[in-house]
Amino acid sequence: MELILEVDSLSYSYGKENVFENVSFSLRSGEVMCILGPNGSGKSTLIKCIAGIFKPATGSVHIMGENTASLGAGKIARRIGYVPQQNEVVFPFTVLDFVVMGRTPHISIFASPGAKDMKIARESLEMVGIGDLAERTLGSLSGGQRQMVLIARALAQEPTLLLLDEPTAHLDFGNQVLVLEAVQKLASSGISIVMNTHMPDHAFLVGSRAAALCNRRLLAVDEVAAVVNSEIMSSVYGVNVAVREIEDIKRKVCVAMLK
Ligand SMILES: Nc1ncnc2c1ncn2[C@@H]1O[C@H](COP(=O)(O)OP(=O)(O)OP(=O)(O)O)[C@@H](O)[C@H]1O
Repeated sequence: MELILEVDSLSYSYGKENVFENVSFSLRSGEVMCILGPNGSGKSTLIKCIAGIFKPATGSVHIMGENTASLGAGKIARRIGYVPQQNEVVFPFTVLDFVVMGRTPHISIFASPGAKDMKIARESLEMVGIGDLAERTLGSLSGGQRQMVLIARALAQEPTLLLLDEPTAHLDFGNQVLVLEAVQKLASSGISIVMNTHMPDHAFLVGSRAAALCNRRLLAVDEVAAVVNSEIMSSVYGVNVAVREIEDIKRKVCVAMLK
């Protein structure tokens, strides 16, 4: 599998203190890296550094062998799709018009989206299972549908790497599962994915690997089972966590042990 992303010795600071330092990991095509960590540990900041939105204080991010620091915004946008945490600001666009905006990095500055761009936008909606919403307005959608639209817009960029910042936040159980199924499907189509999540179980469900960001550093980056275990999860979240295997489906789950 081709090496897609190399994050090397990254640190970032908003002021005097580093939010995180010495963060390193790599990702191959079709792999999903789940980034775990408590509130405020720097997961969103890390994703923004990878997306080229923030300039790290030290270290480098290479995408397909090229340093993002020397790639222009357009080239980064043709390789990396970024889905920020969902906010409630909704523009009066149709879903299709909004998703076709993801084609911007592929369209010359004086041109309008062409037939090919519209086709890719529609295919992106189909990929996340919401082709039937194309003509709806964004304001008429549920939170789960809106999250899928945001992912579809990033897919319209035809990215090699997709960055998802807590894509299941605020979604009900069923919509969380739909998002995870979309993540799984996109990864099996060859897209590499870095996904921030508050749910360690997501790593068991869709992760190729996991990383735990805590106390300004990556505590662990490894296969999921080596990161999502009782010792590391209890230490990261400061509560008692057990990991159990469900025999009949051969899958591990995280269980909070209340005092
Ligand atoms: N624009 C900003 N200016 C100053 N400090 C910031 C800014 N954005 C975030 N921070 C601080 O940086 C730290 C990391 O924030 P970040 O949002 O990256 O964490 P997170 O792990 O994504 O949090 P959460 O899980 O709550 O979304 C926090 O202490 C936060 O208060």
